[in-house]
Amino acid sequence: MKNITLDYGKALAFVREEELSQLAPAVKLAHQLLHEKKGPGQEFTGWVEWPQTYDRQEFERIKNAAARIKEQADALIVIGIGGSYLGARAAIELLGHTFRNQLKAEKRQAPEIYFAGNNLSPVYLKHLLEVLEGKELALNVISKSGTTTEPALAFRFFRKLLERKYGVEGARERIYVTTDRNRGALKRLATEKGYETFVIPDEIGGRYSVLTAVGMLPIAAAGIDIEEIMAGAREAMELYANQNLEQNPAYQYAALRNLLYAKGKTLEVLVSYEPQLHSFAEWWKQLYGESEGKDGKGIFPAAVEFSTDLHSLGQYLQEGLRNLFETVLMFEQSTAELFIPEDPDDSDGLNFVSGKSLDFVNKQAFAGTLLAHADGGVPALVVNIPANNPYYFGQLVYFFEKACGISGYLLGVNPFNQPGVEAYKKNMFALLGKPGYEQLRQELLKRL
Ligand SMILES: O=P(O)(O)OC[C@H]1O[C@H](O)[C@H](O)[C@@H](O)[C@@H]1O
Repeated sequence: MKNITLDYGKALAFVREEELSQLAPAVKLAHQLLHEKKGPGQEFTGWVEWPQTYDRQEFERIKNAAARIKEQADALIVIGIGGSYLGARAAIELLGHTFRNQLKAEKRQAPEIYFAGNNLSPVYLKHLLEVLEGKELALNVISKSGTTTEPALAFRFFRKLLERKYGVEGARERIYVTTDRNRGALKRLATEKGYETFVIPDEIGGRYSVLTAVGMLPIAAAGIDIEEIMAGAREAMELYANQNLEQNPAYQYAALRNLLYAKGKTLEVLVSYEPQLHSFAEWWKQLYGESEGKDGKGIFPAAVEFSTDLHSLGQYLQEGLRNLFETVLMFEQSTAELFIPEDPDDSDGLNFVSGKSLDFVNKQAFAGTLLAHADGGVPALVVNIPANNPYYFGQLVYFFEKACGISGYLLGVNPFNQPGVEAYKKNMFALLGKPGYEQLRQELLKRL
């Protein structure tokens, strides 16, 4: 079976092979810190072995719950924010139909899926409630802390809706809770109400949790083969446990981005040529942004979709400030084959590509852009993915997680905490009048 590969040929005008080799000892040290659980944040490194150690019984329960959801519901509402929804959304969008919610139910063979609790917009919630009218519903609420405001608020709305629609008993059968084993308001509520619960392990932080019940339940409910995802992740776990930098593309990626960062490339743009990767990029942004952006350091993770954004941000990428590099996600094979029809009149002047597949044209856009951007002073790392399927999704997730842990250690930060996220929350609570925040409220009101 083929594996994911990393091509950094188009970065070699900016970093030399020797510079990469010189990082090998530092990478080895980072590897040891991570694997021996001796580095900063070591209590949150359970994801490293997870593809092998995950709870098989719970996994079966996830599959059963997913089967029940498919029977119960026309639509599944997935409530969560950050690490508690981005991974599931990434998988469902990448591995499913681009327009899955609009497909006929027989074709989809699984419920429509809607995400909630990832913003505070009343418009979003109102519109979602309108779309759900008349549909049979099930709900998966996901929160590790069990106290995050956005999902907790959304859950209050939807719990009431389900209780109105199905009664308290009926709602209980349609509400699935994924949270901490013991702690948090959500856990308490689930116990009190008797909801079926799934566990987010203590030793796995939100942004590294897609391969736990956090991602697996909604992904399975969407009709995606989660065994295959775990098989891909397991393979990746073996592949990327190799300490040897020359043989480990995940470690090369970690090392190269640190080398580029040291040369002033402080912004990394994740590039894709497949709209299905949109939410994957969102997942990746959280993974790297929260893991590395601290202590006044870190690469800013951004994302673009080509060729769409070549007609907007393309200008900046080609000729703007030279503080960026690109990481391109490329599927070797597209899941759809479409050939460009012949037109005898050639009135649109496109016969030079007739008979060619659209995927071929997309790949020429990729090749052309890669060269143009290299000429424009933008280094590129290319992550080649053999195919778009659950197996390689599992591999890709683990590739980026492993690289992120190593990259954070190379940068000299704790890649497993996110202390900075609390600042806005405190202010918001104070402004909302949450008990315990009275003094801060007074201070803030003076400043507004
Ligand atoms: O799963 P939860 O505890 O609700 O957290 C959801 C998200 O919100 C927080 O503010 C963190 O910054 C994220 O790392 C986390 O993934």
